[in-house]
Amino acid sequence: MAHLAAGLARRWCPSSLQVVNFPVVQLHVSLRAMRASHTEFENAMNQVKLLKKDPGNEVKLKLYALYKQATEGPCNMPKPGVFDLISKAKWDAWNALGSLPKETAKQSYVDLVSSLNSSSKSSGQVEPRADSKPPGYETLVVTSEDGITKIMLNRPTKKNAMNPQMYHEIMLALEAASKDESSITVLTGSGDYYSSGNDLTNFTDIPSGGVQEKAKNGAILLRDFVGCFIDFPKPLIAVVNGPAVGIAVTTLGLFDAVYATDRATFHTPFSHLGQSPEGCSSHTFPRIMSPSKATEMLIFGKKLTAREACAQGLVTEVFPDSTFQKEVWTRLKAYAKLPPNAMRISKQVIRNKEKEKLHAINAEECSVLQERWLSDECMNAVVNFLSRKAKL
Ligand SMILES: CCCC/C=C/CC(=O)SCCNC(=O)CCNC(=O)[C@H](O)C(C)(C)COP(=O)(O)OP(=O)(O)OC[C@H]1O[C@@H](n2cnc3c(N)ncnc32)[C@H](O)[C@@H]1OP(=O)(O)O
Repeated sequence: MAHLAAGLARRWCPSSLQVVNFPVVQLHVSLRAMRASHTEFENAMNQVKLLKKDPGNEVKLKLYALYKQATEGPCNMPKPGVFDLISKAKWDAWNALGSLPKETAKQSYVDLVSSLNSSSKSSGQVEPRADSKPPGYETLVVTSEDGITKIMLNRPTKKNAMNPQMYHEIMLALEAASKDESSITVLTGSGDYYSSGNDLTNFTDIPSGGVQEKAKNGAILLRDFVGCFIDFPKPLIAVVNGPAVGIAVTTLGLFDAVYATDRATFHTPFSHLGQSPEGCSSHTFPRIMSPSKATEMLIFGKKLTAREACAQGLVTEVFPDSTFQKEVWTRLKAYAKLPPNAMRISKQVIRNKEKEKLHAINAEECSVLQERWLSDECMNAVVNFLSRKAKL
């Protein structure tokens, strides 16, 4: 392993940032948006070179892989021979990122470097041990045991509202889960909520490009995020431990099973918020529950109880809250013992025929939402929410 470390030390950090010639773009604002993330990425590259101590092989491989994914996209190198350990380790790390979008890889690279920097600052300049585990997620708790990878949303004080970091981390966690040893993947929440959906403070930090750039970046993020659920290859189960709002509800239509406590409720107040359906719900909800039931949820914002959501087909089964966790995890552990390839291939047979259509629907929903986010109806709704406590 020592020569692997030496080899990585020599070659893990790309010697220079490849000059990426952005195509001439018509929209000035989108060029600035790309430069903004490009600048952050460049800064992160420089920060890595300034790290006082080697962050450890696993972190270096992660940085290498994210750098390659961000600059070149999915792994395009031929697989090295088994005896070329260094190249093979790097190839494996890059290849493990699969089809992770360049923008997501770029953001994840920036987040990882900033966490390396903050961990060295917050620990009073105590550098991470050479063999320390790579930094985990900040908004999730991800565990893997009994053949199940569990991704738990972990912002309970904010009802597990999804901020940009959580969106990125969920995408990273799903990408990792799609390639790990587990046979099924579970998404659930910590605390009393599954998730209250999009973090409405996301609308407050306006970049230099203004609200148009904000809306454009949000649409890109949403499209990548929902795309990860469309493409996820293993059985994906939602364990809805409490109320769910907005995108936390609509993406349930892309899961393979949804188990809910009888405390859970399902609310998509899109019209109230001046917004419109996402998560492919404009297609999946009419198909799952009938057009009129979908209208009641997506247009009129009717909140469903768990039993109503089950009756309408959005939830697979409802359990008494007192026995929910025990019953659901007993069942999931039994499912996880089934032959993983058969489960994965069966999911493909069931889901593949709709994939392209779902990606097209996702793109259309994101394009409509990008405009909705610029509307007075949306701005007013967000301001009302954020100022509601001031009125109390
Ligand atoms: C880029 C991708 C965009 C994808 C777009 C998706 C569309 C959607 O997801 S639309 C749905 C957006 N979500 C909401 O509208 C829910 C807003 N939250 C609420 O209505 C309430 O918080 C609640 C009904 C979920 C809970 O009410 P409760 O009185 O029990 O608790 P609170 O005191 O309100 O909440 C505790 C704490 O958490 C903060 N918080 C909760 N949800 C959100 C949220 N979605 N965004 C931001 N902050 C949220 C709340 O402000 C409180 O914070 P403080 O303790 O600091 O006041």
